Amino acid sequence: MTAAVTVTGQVRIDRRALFPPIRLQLAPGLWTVLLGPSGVGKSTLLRLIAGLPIGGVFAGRVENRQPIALMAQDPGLLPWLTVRQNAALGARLRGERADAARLAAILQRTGLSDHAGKLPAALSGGQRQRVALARTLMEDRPVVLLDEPFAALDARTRMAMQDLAAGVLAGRSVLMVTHDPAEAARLADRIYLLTEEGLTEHAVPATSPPRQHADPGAFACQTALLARLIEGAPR
Ligand SMILES: Nc1ncnc2c1ncn2[C@@H]1O[C@H](COP(=O)(O)OP(=O)(O)OP(=O)(O)O)[C@@H](O)[C@H]1O
Repeated sequence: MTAAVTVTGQVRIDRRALFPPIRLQLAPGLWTVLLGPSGVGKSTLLRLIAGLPIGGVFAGRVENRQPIALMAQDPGLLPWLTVRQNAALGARLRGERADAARLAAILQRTGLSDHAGKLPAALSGGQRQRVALARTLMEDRPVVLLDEPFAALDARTRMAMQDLAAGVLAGRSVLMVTHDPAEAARLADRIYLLTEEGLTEHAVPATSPPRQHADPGAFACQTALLARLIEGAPR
């Protein structure tokens, strides 16, 4: 199976390597989830794949680049645009008219229909994150990069958004960065840990995502991941 995207190489910041040379492959049509300590370079990897500038020097290559949608850590909403306009920003920037039916459906599924006319300043942090997710879902791209997309959400909304994203992005090649082992265990087809020692793969549950939070395999995976993250070193 040809990978949707492959990143091979290394990033240096101020001449210091963030991590040893790695090879990260995104499985086509599946969810790849990346975890690792703060500052190790996870967002930098997403930016590399998206073709955006990074804070350091990349020695390597990104193969099979395809049209990509990126949901960055910062929701990046334009404060003078309404929720509806922010969600449809991609089309607006391309000088196109957003698909009104699709926009309405995505606002409804992200629980934003009642807030569609509000400005970002009138929203909670979690609602802003949902607008950013809606904007990402509006972009109909084969590769989707999500940088801690559900971090500011309460437990119930987080689970609903995870299920929504899994449904709407089914068949896309997704790379999601998260600090939450439970989220990784629920959503991942592949799990990788990035540390200062490099990239290692972690076993996923036998069931298909999205998994129930009480799925025994997902729970075991979550516990094992947490142990590895606390340990800080690949086994
Ligand atoms: N524009 C920049 N200029 C200089 N250094 C940068 C820049 N962007 C990131 N860095 C540095 O690169 C390193 C990796 O940052 P990155 O944001 O990729 O980490 P991360 O693993 O995503 O962290 P977190 O989990 O905290 O989001 C950090 O040491 C950070 O300070």
